[in-house]
Amino acid sequence: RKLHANAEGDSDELVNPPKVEEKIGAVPNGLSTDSDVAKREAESMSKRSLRSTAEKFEFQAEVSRLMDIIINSLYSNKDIFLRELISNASDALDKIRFLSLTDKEILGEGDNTKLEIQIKLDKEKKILSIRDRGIGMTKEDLIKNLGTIAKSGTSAFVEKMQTSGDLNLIGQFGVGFYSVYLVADYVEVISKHNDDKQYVWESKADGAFAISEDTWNEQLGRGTEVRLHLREEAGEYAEESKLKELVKKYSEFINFPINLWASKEVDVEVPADDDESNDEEETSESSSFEEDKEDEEKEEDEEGEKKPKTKKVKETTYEWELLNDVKAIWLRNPREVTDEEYTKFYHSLAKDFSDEKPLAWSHFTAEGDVEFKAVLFVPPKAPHDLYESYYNANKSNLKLYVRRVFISDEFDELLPKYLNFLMGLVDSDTLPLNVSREMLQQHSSLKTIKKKLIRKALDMIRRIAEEDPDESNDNGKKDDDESSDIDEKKGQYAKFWNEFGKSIKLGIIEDATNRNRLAKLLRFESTKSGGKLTSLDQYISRMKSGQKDIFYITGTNKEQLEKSPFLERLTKKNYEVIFFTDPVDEYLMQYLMDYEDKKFQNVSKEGLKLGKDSKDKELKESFKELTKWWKGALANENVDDVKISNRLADTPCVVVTSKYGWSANMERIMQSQTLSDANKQAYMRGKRVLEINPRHPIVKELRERVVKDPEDASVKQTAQLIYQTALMESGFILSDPKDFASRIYDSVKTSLSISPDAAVEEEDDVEEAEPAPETKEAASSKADADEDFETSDVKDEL
Ligand SMILES: Nc1ncnc2c1ncn2[C@@H]1O[C@H](COP(=O)(O)OP(=O)(O)OP(=O)(O)O)[C@@H](O)[C@H]1O
Repeated sequence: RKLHANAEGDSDELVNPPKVEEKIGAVPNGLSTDSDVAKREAESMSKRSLRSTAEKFEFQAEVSRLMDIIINSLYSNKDIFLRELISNASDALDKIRFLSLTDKEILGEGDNTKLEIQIKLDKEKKILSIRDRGIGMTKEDLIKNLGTIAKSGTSAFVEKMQTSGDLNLIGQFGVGFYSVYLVADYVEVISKHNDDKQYVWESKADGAFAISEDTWNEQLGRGTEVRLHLREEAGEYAEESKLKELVKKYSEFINFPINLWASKEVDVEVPADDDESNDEEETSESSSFEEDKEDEEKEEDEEGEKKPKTKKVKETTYEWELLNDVKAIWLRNPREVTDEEYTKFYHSLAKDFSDEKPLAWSHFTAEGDVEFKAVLFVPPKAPHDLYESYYNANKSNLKLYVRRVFISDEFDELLPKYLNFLMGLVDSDTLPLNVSREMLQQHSSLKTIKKKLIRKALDMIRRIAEEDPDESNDNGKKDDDESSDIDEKKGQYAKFWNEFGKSIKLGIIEDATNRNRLAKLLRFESTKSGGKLTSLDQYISRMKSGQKDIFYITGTNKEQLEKSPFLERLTKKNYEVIFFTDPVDEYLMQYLMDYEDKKFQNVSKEGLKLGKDSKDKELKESFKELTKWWKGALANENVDDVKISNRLADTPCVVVTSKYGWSANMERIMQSQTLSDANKQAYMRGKRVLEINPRHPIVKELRERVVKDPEDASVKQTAQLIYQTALMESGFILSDPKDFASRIYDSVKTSLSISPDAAVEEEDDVEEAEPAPETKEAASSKADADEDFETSDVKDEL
């Protein structure tokens, strides 16, 4: 938001600037903006006041909070600012290089064509500058990118900071620039974009920033220079050695040369006057005989001609020193790249500078019609926003290069959404270089690349499991010398699963071609997993002989499911049942119909087969009267049938749903969705079947009573109560809890031998519920006064 505008040529792209009082700038207003004045001002900037002639803006509130946190942070690792700036510079260079593929002119000529990063120090003034010849920013870009438009990551990062205090993650939230305020209290960003003039952005992180047309600095040609006026306590960053160390540490995978304007002590020969040269000779005599001898030889060589005497003095000269060797790790032979190099490469790609290693990587070359090299990583942790707007966001983490030129990291076509958690890059020689991004997006090779990437990614994930000793059945039976490697791999798949399991499930839902491969990666707990994760293959290996189906149950948590009546007989008969407790599992199981020729059976739904019971027919016959009667009694309850159950042991009844309708758990999930459609709910709600346990005394007694007198009201009442209890125990939400409660109380009355008609005792001093006619007005005016409470409806009721 623009605060104040008084610069010449004030542009009108910012609509309705509110005229607010000047907030910043110690220098009085009204100075002209000619270059002399600007220059003078620039010189007096050591006073650290923003240029008075600039346009002033307020930071967006979240950005301001973020800056406050950074500037007051006690975080000790302040080094991170440099890697963030270099990373921004590199991004800007990537952008201009990409544009230059289709428009050569864009790079300009001379030095402008050099795609590099330069770092310069002014030790005296404690100014550190990082300059790039990247795309640069227009005035509007500066306003938007550096302060007025908060990115989605801003508030997420502020929140994260409040809990963890770990600033290291700043780059991952897309707000890395602001880390400059860890080391500087005043920052200038000078930028020149091809489409605009050169501008200076400046701020002291006090809630506001200023922008002026740059008429006093050296013209950049194109690109951006970030000038940090270092804080007193950040003096170490005014040391070349420190900067060299940091660039080596953090920026070794930057694909552009990083040059430091480095000082060098050199010996120079200068004419010496006689006295001094004598001194010199004396010292050299005493210090180095060899050197002296050489000098003599030299003089002899030159045929006795006496040269004017000179002396050597140390002088400081400056020259650009290249700090990185631009190496593309993916072009190297995988056998020659060390684990440590892959880890570092991952950290730089992911902007994740924690100590954690990636969970896995895959580096390969694809040959044939479409050639490409790729490196894929499974990060150790899911990013904070992985499943936020999953279906709308364009969030691929794969960088696409064509013949080593960075093209884009927003290429949706390379990986399906469910694999968006992978990091890495693809460099293809087959794709054309000089076409627009849109053309590239339609290139037929992309399909082949995608297919191969998915295969490789799934293989890589499978390997995490294969190498994890916790995953195999013969835990820890390996040689001693392998043990350290094994320790490292231990528990890795569970870690993967906790972070990215949902992605695998989404994959099963979305990717029919790879469904089986993905199903192999599925993990869950079950009645036999002993609190650990288990797989479908392991489940199958434990199946009972003759068992045809894979049994599962869905619900909110394992503890509840373990007690479910649906498991009673299955557990007794030693069948294993999978627990699915994530809401996404309900959707998952609509797509995962079978695995290795085994069908999935939800044990709370119709169709459960556990082998024939010889008494089945007999039981059915002997309970016929009861089931028929009960079906009739439940006619208004959306109950399709009443049947003899084959899944119960200790519970009298359960309510199961039809095979293709929603389970009770799904009904609950749908009801909790605010925007769910009530019509669809009614349509999708599974038909219910009440299943009764013919061996249970309650059911047996009920049969007796029904046979005796099908019209007995108390029997009807009891049957209804049993049904409602069964509904609840089967995971349904009761539509009329009040009705259920009053039935329970009636039954309690009976068991306490209280008369069904016993009334509740009246209170002695109950106030009149309805005010007497004459006090009605007074009552309503009292309600008027009660601000928190009043609504017209309530008033009406009063
Ligand atoms: N050197 C630069 N050249 C051109 N644009 C830049 C430069 N530095 C920053 N920007 C612009 O400012 C924006 C904000 O930078 P910031 O570092 O806060 O976030 P980011 O670069 O998007 O994410 P990250 O922190 O992960 O690098 C960038 O997206 C970019 O548009």
